[in-house]
Amino acid sequence: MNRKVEIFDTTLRDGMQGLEINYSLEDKLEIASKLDDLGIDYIEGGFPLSNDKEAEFFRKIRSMNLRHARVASFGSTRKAGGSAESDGHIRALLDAETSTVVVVGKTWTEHVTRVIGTNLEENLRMIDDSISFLKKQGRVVIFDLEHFFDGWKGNAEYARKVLSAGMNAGADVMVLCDTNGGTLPHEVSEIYSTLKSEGYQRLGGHFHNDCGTAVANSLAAVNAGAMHIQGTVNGWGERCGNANLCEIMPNLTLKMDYEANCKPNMPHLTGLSRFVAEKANIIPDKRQAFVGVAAFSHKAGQHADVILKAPHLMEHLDGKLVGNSRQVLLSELAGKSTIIEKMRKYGDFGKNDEVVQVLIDELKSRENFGYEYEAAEGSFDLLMRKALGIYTPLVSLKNYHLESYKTATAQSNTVGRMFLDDSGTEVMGAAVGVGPVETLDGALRNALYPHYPDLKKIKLIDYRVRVLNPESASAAKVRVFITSSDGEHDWGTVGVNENIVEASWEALLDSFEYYLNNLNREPGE
Ligand SMILES: CC(=O)SCCNC(=O)CCNC(=O)[C@H](O)C(C)(C)COP(=O)(O)OP(=O)(O)OC[C@H]1O[C@@H](n2cnc3c(N)ncnc32)[C@H](O)[C@@H]1OP(=O)(O)O
Ligand SMILES: CC(=O)C(=O)O
Repeated sequence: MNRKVEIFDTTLRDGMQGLEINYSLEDKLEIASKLDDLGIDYIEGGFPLSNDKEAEFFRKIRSMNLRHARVASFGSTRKAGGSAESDGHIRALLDAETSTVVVVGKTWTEHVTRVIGTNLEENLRMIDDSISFLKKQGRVVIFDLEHFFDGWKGNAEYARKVLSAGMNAGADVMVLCDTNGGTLPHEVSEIYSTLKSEGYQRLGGHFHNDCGTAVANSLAAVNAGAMHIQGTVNGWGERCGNANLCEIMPNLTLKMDYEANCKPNMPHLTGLSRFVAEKANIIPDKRQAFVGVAAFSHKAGQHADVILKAPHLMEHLDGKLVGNSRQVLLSELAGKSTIIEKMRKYGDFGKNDEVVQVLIDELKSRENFGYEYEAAEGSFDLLMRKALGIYTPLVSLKNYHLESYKTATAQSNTVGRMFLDDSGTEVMGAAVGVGPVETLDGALRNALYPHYPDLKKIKLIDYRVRVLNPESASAAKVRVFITSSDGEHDWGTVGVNENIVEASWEALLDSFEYYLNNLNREPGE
């Protein structure tokens, strides 16, 4: 069995120092609860001296009965020339009433002289006083050595003295911080190995991502002896962010075989990532390793072929282990394996089946024309039904007529009506909407609701238009994507035409047909 590593989450402290990241007090409490569920060892809840919301978090979290995680409050060493007992930072840490406190201290000599404006000896006393005092108050003390790596490069002897000051004062973990994110993995390996060989123990790591190497640095630190690693969910934090725990945790536990308390809960990792994104009001990064929707999505035909034969030959890890799922994407780069995968719901087909050839030809020719089926599987489902001879049209259009009008004082409106043939019976629908697409949708629903009341459940939740050949100016071809939902499932459909209304009509009708077909009710029943 490999060594055990402590996971320290700073989503709620350093994470909040990131661009556009703001969590309300309620968000912070809910995120803390999810981090606890995942088996995170430490949750750094904030900087209690900073503002009331931060201090209030520590009051509220006390009644939450976390099952596993220790909550930590964060602050600086005491001020130069003062005493720990009377220092505001130290007082705020005690008032937070957390069993664990994090004290950040300076390691880089220039920071000591130019930023906190004191001498090197006094900085060591500030570290010693602050940590010793907090230890005497019965706290677990985590010592963050700010700018450790730059400090080491500038004056390794002084960096060693800072480390020793923390260790001798009784700090439980000495966290080497790459505060400006400028350190590279080979330097991390070298420095931790040197420190280990000199007998320094209880080392941790805190890396920022300014060189895009925060995760690699964290793994290198653990590999070279660190027993505690810090990061944030989704890697969001100051400037380019912190080391991403959604990458560190699965790498450590599932690929490097380290032990960590979060290990059994890795199947909840994708859920945690998306939960925090929701709270941050940030669209999750689709391409994020392990937890992004693209992480186990296969587009190239040859890759889909491997997935069909033996998924482990294509994927570095089974996505289910981190709560993610596999997708095979439709596109002009697909091969027959992709089609076979999509046709599974209709039976087992092979590469020699004619219908598979028909569909791959159809897919490629339509993608060439301007359709895109990757996000429009509803429309592709109808193509499969047509190829299999099990498609019945919902209705056929006789005509639609739309008229937009605007007066000098009122906003524009569109009135419309349409005539449809529903199994030999003429049906008519009419509507007024702000624009032509809303009116088309309204008139279609007006015509169909009496016979297909289930359609009332469908809501259009997204509508996107892309101009395909902008050089043709207003005569350009457009592609319309519609995403629809019945509250339980979402599906996408596509239409392409020189006329945006016609492209929208195609995507709209596909959406309704897909829904009725997939409720297992044939149109007209
Ligand atoms: C590497 C990190 O991420 S450290 C965490 C950084 N996080 C934050 O700064 C977020 C919360 N911060 C705040 O709310 C405010 O900055 C406060 C309340 C902490 C301080 O506010 P102010 O007193 O107005 O000071 P200001 O922010 O302008 O400057 C920072 C002060 O901390 C001092 N300081 C910085 N690091 C240390 C340290 N390790 N030990 C002691 N003092 C320190 C600086 O010398 C400066 O003091 P000065 O005003 O006497 O020159
Ligand atoms: C402590 C910390 O957040 C840093 O050094 O980046």
